[in-house]
Amino acid sequence: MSFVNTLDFRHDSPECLGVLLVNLGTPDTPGVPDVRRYLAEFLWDPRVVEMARLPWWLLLHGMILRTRPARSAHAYQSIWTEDGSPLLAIARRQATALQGLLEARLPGPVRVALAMRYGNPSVPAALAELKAANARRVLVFPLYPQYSASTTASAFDAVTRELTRWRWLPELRFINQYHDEPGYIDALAASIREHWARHGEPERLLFSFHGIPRDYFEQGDPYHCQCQKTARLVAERLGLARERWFLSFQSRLGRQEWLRPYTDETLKEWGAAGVKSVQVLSPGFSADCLETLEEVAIENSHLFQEAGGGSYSYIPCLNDRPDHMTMLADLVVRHSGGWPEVSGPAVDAAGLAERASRARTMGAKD
Ligand SMILES: C=CC1=C(C)c2cc3[nH]c(cc4nc(cc5[nH]c(cc1n2)c(C)c5CCC(=O)O)C(CCC(=O)O)=C4C)c(C)c3C=C
Ligand SMILES: [Fe+2]
Ligand SMILES: [Fe+2]
Repeated sequence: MSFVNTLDFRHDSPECLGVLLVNLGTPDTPGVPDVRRYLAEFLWDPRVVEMARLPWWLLLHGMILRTRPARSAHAYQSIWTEDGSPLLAIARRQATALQGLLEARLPGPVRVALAMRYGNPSVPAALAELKAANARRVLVFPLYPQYSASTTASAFDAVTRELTRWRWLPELRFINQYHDEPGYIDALAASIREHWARHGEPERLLFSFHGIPRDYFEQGDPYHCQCQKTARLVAERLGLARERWFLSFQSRLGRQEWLRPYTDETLKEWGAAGVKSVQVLSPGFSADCLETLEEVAIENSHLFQEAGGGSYSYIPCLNDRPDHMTMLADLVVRHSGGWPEVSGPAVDAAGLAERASRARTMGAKD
């Protein structure tokens, strides 16, 4: 076993608080090979697909990775921007904004690093960035408002897996969820009101969350309950009558049962029933991505209108809106309190000199 060398922690410079933002990830380019590589990593995660490994490997490599990458690549091409994947471009803006807000609010040095659970920038690369900044305390912050084992726990797995290779671990904290944070609910309500100011109020407002297999919910994943609570709190904040808002789950994959009702089926039914106007938001995503920009904003609008529905509009994710960024900074500030005062560098100069001389006499490298 060889561990990552931690001698390059800058013992003589001030320690800083590291904030590791983690979002899902995205392919490097919208080309088929990169999309295949990304899907292979994503769909092999046992937190995402809990099937027994051998049959799943055969299905994944024998079928899914032969067909899905071309279809997904086509979808990615339709939303790709000059700055690359929307999810990554927005996450970079979020990280920069958060760095500025935290520098203004925290008493000591802070470094925000961005990681993608699958693809790049990787979790190991972001942790290395924090190590180089002398972050002896790290707050892991998965950007998923609602906890799910398939996303939040997987982000934590990736961090701890990398840390199994480190000799000298930082102190660690982990934000688990923020589905009912007042600042998050307020920002969602404000984004909806702003949309209404431009487009008017719809007959129906649909909260569409990414689905998970129903089986995960039955085994205790709190995701379903947290989605319900987020939607209810936002509707209450808006003073919206119960019969005007709905909740559904999107982006299912494969043949098994996922959380219901399904977004696509709901919109087709509403179209066929002659619903005149619908607005959809996806509050489970902290940044717009393939699942919102292509699936909800484009694909689902066609389903609704081809079935006979009226007007359809998509309310964007919170992305780097100032109220969203302030709310994320508030959470970090709260989670950064209560750590004991740091009394000085983790290793003092005398300790370092002694280790260097011992290493010379013992011939050790690390
Ligand atoms: C197959 C199982 C999947 C589970 C379970 C799942 C849960 C889950 N995912 C998100 C957030 C995102 N998913 C995104 C894309 C995406 N998701 C799956 C599959 C599962 N997700 C696939 C195969 C894909 C790739 C795209 C495709 O081929 O359809 C994205 C967008 C990434 C991007 O690059 O823009 C996000 C974000 C959540 C929140 C969640 C469970 C709660
Ligand atoms: Fe997903
Ligand atoms: Fe999708």
